[in-house]
Amino acid sequence: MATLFDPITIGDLTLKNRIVMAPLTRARAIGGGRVPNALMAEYYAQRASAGLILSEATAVTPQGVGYENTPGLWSDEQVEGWKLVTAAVHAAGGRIFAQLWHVGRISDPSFFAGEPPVAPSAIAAQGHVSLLRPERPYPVPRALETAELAGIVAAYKLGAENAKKAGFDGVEIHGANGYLLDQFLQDKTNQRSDNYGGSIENRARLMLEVTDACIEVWGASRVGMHLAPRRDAHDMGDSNPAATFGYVAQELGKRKIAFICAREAVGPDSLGPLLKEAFGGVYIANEKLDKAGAQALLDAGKADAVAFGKDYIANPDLVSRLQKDASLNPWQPATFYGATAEGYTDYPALA
Ligand SMILES: C=C(C(=O)O)c1ccccc1
Repeated sequence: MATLFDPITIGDLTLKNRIVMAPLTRARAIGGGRVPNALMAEYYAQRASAGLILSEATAVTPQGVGYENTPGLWSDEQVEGWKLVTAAVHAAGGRIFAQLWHVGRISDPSFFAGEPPVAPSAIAAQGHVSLLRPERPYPVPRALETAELAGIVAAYKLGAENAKKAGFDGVEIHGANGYLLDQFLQDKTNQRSDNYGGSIENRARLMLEVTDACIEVWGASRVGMHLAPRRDAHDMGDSNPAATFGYVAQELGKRKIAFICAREAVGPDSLGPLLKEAFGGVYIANEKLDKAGAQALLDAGKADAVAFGKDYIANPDLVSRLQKDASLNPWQPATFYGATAEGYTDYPALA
């Protein structure tokens, strides 16, 4: 039975262990232009002992931005910034995929000169844009025209091409957590009447067109997908999640992409096993797990690798600590999102 510390082949890559650094928004691409910097390179390199790093969510177009100081991957300057990160991670022996992102309706007109954000339908999310102060409710988004969707796919393709130029080892498509592709997928947020709305096949169309575009750039073995079948973020919902997410997993399995990563592996009504079986490929569980819980998922065949989030924020040497059953640094929420090294690159490694 594989342990967390055993290698695993994902696509055409053999990863040194099954411990993945989950995508973690940290809002340190400061200074305007959403360009990664040397501090970010240091942060990621500190965590290069992970079998695979999934980068923080990174917008593929200015239209896909929803938070201050989160990075982009649409400009040459951003590519140059990400080269610092990938070079540092590779020099430290790590592997890193870029998570390609478009927030859709989870944004604010202040990012678009007063214009509303875009979405599949003009349905506002309940709640407010996190990290923006003063807090203000999500606006009613503008429903994208059918003719605009090819441009969305092209933006993801450019992001995938720029990720390759920047030295990443692959891309993960952010299809989760109530962002644009998830908004198209689930019927609470997608009430379109064109061939991107209505049936499950139609609602999954944009996600799969983006997947195909990324496969054109990278080959299927370097493309992953992040999914959120639990529907617990940003006011999401679907009338038949098992059918909806089962269809997506099956289609991704037909494409033989490298992995699916999802927060859906534990709990009595978890869709994780259904997803994993329908997909047939490597399934990375992204849960609030400790070492025992993560190993138990591997032992039960419910996951092939496990992604750690907040524990990776606070423990750059998480792999070593888990291996030694050493204590973990507690995380400091007050510095999760900020501009400085405090709570970012200053968490101590084991002596
Ligand atoms: C990209 C995010 C996600 O996937 O939830 C995110 C964005 C802002 C804060 C926390 C998380």
